[in-house]
Amino acid sequence: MSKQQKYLLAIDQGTTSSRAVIYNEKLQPLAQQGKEFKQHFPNNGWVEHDPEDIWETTLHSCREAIKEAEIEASALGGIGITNQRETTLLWDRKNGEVLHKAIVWQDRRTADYCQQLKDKDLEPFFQKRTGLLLDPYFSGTKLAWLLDNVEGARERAEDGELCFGTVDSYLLWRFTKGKVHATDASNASRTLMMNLETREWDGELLEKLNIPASLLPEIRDNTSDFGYTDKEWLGAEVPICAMVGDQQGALIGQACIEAGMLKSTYGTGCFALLNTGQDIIRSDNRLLSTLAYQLDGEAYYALEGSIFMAGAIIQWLRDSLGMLEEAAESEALAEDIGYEQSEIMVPAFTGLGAPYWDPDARAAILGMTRDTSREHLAAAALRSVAYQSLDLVHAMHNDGQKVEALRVDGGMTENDWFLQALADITGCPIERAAISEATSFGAAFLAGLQSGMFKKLSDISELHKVDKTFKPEISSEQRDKLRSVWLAAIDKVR
Ligand SMILES: Nc1ncnc2c1ncn2[C@@H]1O[C@H](COP(=O)(O)OP(=O)(O)O)[C@@H](O)[C@H]1O
Ligand SMILES: O=P(O)(O)OC[C@H](O)CO
Repeated sequence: MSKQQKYLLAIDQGTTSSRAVIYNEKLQPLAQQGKEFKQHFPNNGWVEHDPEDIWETTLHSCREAIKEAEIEASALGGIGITNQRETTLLWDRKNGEVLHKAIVWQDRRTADYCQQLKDKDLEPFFQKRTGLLLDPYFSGTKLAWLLDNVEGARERAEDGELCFGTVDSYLLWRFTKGKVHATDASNASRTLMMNLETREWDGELLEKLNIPASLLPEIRDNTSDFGYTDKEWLGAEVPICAMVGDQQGALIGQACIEAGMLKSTYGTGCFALLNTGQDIIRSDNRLLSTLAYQLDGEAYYALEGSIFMAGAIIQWLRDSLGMLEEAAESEALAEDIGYEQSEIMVPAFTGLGAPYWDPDARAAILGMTRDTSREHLAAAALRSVAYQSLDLVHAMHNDGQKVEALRVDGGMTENDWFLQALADITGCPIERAAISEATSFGAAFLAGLQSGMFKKLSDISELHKVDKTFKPEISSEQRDKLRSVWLAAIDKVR
């Protein structure tokens, strides 16, 4: 990296939008651009993205951010890519043509296939090898579905003509014009195909899922020389220095780099990751063991609780019920609704994630009366995210992990009322990060680590700042009472 190359570009390709942020050497954001794209729901429980939308919105955001920062792409010392995880793509190795829309992490189409594998008693095997469970959430069964349902795909895959990738790999392929087919260990750990201990593709897992190895990208460290963007895209060849799954990106962006530190990101879904250091902690409470980050070949792990609906519930109030113009209005609406409210929402719109893993559960609002108003529904919606977080904290406690505080980020954390409810209901102090984009902050930091702008992982601790802490204000008796009502509601939807 030359002296002139003093900026970093972080690309955050998320579920609902693609974003690009330019950072300076002190990791201060100089420019930020983003673009939403269409969600496709072609069937009950199916969610797809058009790969061209993923690419176009990403490229557009990068170009606009570079313009806004008033720099040339040649001044970029490196790019860090962070992305929605598990979302599955399949394309032609020669011409890059995609065979199908991307199957999104939220998509439930492989629920029956997962059940068939469970009926063969294979879940303990998958769990041991991958740290994951047999749920449609992960990429492996989505890829198997593509091979079985797209005409000719299996034959072409067996002939070595096709490439599989999660969004990181796909963007890398597009940016390098097909020169590099690689992924990073954090993204690979979400596929059901990577052995969590060796961090290599596992032949036995591939055999059980009937997936040809020739499809798979090379697995690398999170920081690596991933290749250069073709000049056509940004006007200069820029090195891609880091790739990381978005939740692992936020773990780094929140400086949770010591065992025992936890971050929880509230975007479309909510993902709580507890750093467990170099040990793989095996959950007895249906949490996931996953790769946190891999640097210089050394792996660090996390225990993860994944919730499928968080900010997406507020989107539902806004877009499907027309109850809000903007997500932010939910805060003023909920403001006067106390814990005596009788309404309780279980947001199992796409089944339930951790710790229930029930793809067939469906959402409900219980305890409504003639007095139930928009205000009550907004409060019940926001509190439902806090109750789901409480389930995760409990599961972590039961796995012997002490949760001292939650470092939070993501779109929903702009809502102070929600964060106070989160503190009350979980009983944990909630620390909101000063930068709302912890995900891209983490990706940019990793890119800076690879390009030499930063020296060591622990440099992130000095860069991370807390904006505000929310402390629990209700008694533990009241918390226990609220939890028992929540658990009764969960029982009703299962
Ligand atoms: N003030 C708010 N209160 C509650 N939810 C909000 C607020 N602002 C944004 N959200 C929710 O946060 C989500 C967007 O967060 P973001 O971190 O951008 O998500 P993603 O990375 O998954 O696309 C949306 O689902 C939106 O409904
Ligand atoms: O796009 P997000 O921020 O909702 O993140 C999605 C997760 O990576 C899914 O595992």
